[in-house]
Amino acid sequence: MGNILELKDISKEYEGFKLDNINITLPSGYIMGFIGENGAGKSTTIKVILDLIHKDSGTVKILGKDSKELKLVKEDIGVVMDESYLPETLNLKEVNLIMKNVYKKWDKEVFKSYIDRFNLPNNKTIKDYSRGMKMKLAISIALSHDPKLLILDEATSGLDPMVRDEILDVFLEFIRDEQHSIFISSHIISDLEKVCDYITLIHKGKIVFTEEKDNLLEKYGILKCSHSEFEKINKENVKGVRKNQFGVEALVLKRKISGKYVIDPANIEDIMLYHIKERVQ
Ligand SMILES: Nc1ncnc2c1ncn2[C@@H]1O[C@H](COP(=O)(O)OP(=O)(O)OP(=O)(O)O)[C@@H](O)[C@H]1O
Repeated sequence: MGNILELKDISKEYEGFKLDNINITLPSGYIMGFIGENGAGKSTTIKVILDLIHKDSGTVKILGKDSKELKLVKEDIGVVMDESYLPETLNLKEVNLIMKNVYKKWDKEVFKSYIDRFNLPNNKTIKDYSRGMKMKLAISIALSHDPKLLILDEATSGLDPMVRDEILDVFLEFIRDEQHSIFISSHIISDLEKVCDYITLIHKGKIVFTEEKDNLLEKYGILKCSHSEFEKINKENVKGVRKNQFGVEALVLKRKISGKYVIDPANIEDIMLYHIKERVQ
């Protein structure tokens, strides 16, 4: 099994912000969630991957090809960004005609099947679509030219839970044959927790962790104890702390904590928040 996406030592500097030595590897057949606070560097990383902005250093490989050869794999990448890039005056028939000329492997039957599945109206132009419909259209287009890798930047934000669930199902079907992969950034961490195999956290332009989701869930827990009990804990096993007048809650490496402590399961959102909080302190 090869890697579909490899980022090695990527750096990119803007005034007041640096994407700092980013290393990410996504094997074929998996979904990676890319998480981090506003301004952490998610979109900048995605733009570097897609060669939409110039990087200062490092290499990006998609299906084994670097940015100089990106043209060779362009057809193999489906992209969905937050903003729609389609002219608003188009209807679905016109979208199909345009995409037929853009992508060699454009499959109008597959496109039609997604349009039907998502109930997108044929008789309206895109400007009369709701936000959810526009996003479903963008995803339908991205999936209708037989891509190997789907890259989504905040593609499900602003959509209701039913629509998001429908889209998550489509993602899971897409990767089922183990030949397809997805790299997705989102602030809706619970969605990512449902479908992702790997989670990468970026904070202030640096990767905090890039790891299998199940490892993260297995490794961390939330310890709840009194201030005096907390004093006895080895702080090497503590990744973030919240203290108040009643006691302490901390993200801990749960297997390393011995003694009679209450340790609740941590979800990916907890793990992200505690990691970032510790770095802010
Ligand atoms: N063209 C640009 N020129 C200067 N600074 C930029 C440019 N594009 C992005 N930045 C800066 O880079 C930083 C990272 O922005 P980026 O859009 O990558 O964050 P993000 O993690 O995608 O955030 P969000 O979750 O809010 O979308 C921010 O400080 C932003 O102001």
